[in-house]
Amino acid sequence: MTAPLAITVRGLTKVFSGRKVVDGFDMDVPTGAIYGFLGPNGSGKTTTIRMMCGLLTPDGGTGACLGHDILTQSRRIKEEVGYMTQRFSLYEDLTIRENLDFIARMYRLPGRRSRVAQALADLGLTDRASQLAGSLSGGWKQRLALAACMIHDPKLLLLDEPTAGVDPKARREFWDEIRRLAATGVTVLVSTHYMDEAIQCDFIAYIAYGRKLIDGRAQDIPGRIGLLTFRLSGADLPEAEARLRAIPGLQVARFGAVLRISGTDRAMLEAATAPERARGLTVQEVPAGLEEAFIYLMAGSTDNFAPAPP
Ligand SMILES: Nc1ncnc2c1ncn2[C@@H]1O[C@H](COP(=O)(O)OP(=O)(O)OP(=O)(O)O)[C@@H](O)[C@H]1O
Repeated sequence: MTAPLAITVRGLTKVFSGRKVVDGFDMDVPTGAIYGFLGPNGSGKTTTIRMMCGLLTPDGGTGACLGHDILTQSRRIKEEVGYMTQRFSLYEDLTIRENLDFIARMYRLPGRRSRVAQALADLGLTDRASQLAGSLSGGWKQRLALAACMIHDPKLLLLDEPTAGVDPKARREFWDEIRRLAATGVTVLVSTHYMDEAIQCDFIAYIAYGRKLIDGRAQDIPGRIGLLTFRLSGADLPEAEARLRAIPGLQVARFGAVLRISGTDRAMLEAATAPERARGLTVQEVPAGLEEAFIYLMAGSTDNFAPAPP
């Protein structure tokens, strides 16, 4: 049985100042999926996500989000969406409890006090509820922001580069929490430039110039791009690395005593590695990894603030 869809959209299009910034976008998002939107600056990720959730009216296209029509029922959708932006958007000069209480009031939540108490307990912040939000560390601020945008039990969570500027431990904990929410059926859309956020996603859509270039299960992406990876090991790796890095169109990554070189042209990879093989290095074809695929995608596109190609 296939999972029910949280979102399904067809042909979404948006024009700003006579320029098509999203062009004929189709997508199905399964309930409980973590869906990552990757792409260069200005490629249309945020605009697409906002249209998919009824937060912005498209100029063309149709769709449903959480069973509501994105064109006519955006108000219903908004009630079921939690939105966490990059910047900490709570009040630094209110306490942790006051911040949560304020948000709960805004949503006119019934049983406000107990909801706030529950959110504090879930966060492990009951003892520090009277501390000013501004005095929390970056990781704790982020947890508080997540608790605030989940206080009305939304079914859909939008995250915009959620772990930018957060240390690795807090980042891991944050993603553990997101996974826990997804397992309860919350659908999560993530817009990001960061590799370590992208690899947390179940599905990936890669967008450039307002068009979806590729989309699917994260583990299928390397194969879908047709990315090939050769692994090199042996003596004189730095010399091999310098030589291979000078070849345009090759992606070279060093992992300790191993070099991994990737590209989509087998003949080119073989020609590039032949001299290293002849020098006695071991050269082996291995499956391309997710990180390699993402680096490849990101490296292949320029900043989309530039005029779109014809
Ligand atoms: N309200 C608006 N009015 C006019 N142009 C806009 C508006 N919102 C976005 N744009 C333009 O649409 C294009 C797509 O923007 P969008 O924010 O969707 O891209 P993005 O991929 O999310 O970028 P980033 O990664 O930088 O957040 C950009 O060229 C942007 O300048």
